[in-house]
Amino acid sequence: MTYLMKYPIAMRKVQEELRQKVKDKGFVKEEDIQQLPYFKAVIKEAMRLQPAVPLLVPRESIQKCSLGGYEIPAKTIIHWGENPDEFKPERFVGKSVDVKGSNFELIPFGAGRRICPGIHIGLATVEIALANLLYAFDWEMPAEMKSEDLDMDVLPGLTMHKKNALCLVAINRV
Ligand code: HEM
Repeated sequence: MTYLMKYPIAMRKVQEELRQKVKDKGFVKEEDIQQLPYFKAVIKEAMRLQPAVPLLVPRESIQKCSLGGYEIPAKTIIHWGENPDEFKPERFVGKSVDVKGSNFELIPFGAGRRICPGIHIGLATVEIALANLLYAFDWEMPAEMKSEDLDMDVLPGLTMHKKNALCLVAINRV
């Protein structure tokens, strides 16, 4: 949600897609989510930039090395992709990359025999909650808040938490 507030074009696109597909049904259901390629891409892009479990991705280089002609210092966190720090869901649209452990560039649930066993319930919960918030409400920052006040700071821990809560004004649309 924080990224969508920071990138209003992505917010507009994802809400348009949701409202066009779900129409006036009043609630986004799990089966609707499969018909929402841009929304799916938003989830992947958020998981690429801010994985919920910090130890796996992003990775940190353990020693100085050279990669594709670039010198990478030790202890550098690496985000991949074109304009890697930018929130750009389009990078996943029309691509077969998913989060289920077979595409190693995106493994927010891990991969292999220790892959998260809660992957399906975890993903469905995040998707249903976010989809309904975006479908049913428009979101604005409180009057005194500016775009540059939005921050991505996280608190370290077993899972990542936002350091500063995101407080927004919800405007009902259904
Ligand atoms: C969006 C939500 C979630 C994310 C991003 C997530 C992510 C992860 C990651 C990255 C791992 C480490 C995998 C590895 O070591 O390769 C993991 C492990 C695990 N997760 Fe999740 N998880 C989520 C939700 C859940 C839920 C809802 C449950 C339980 C209902 C769950 C249960 C577990 C368990 C038991 C492990 C340890 C598996 C093992 O070490 O064999 N997770 N999760």
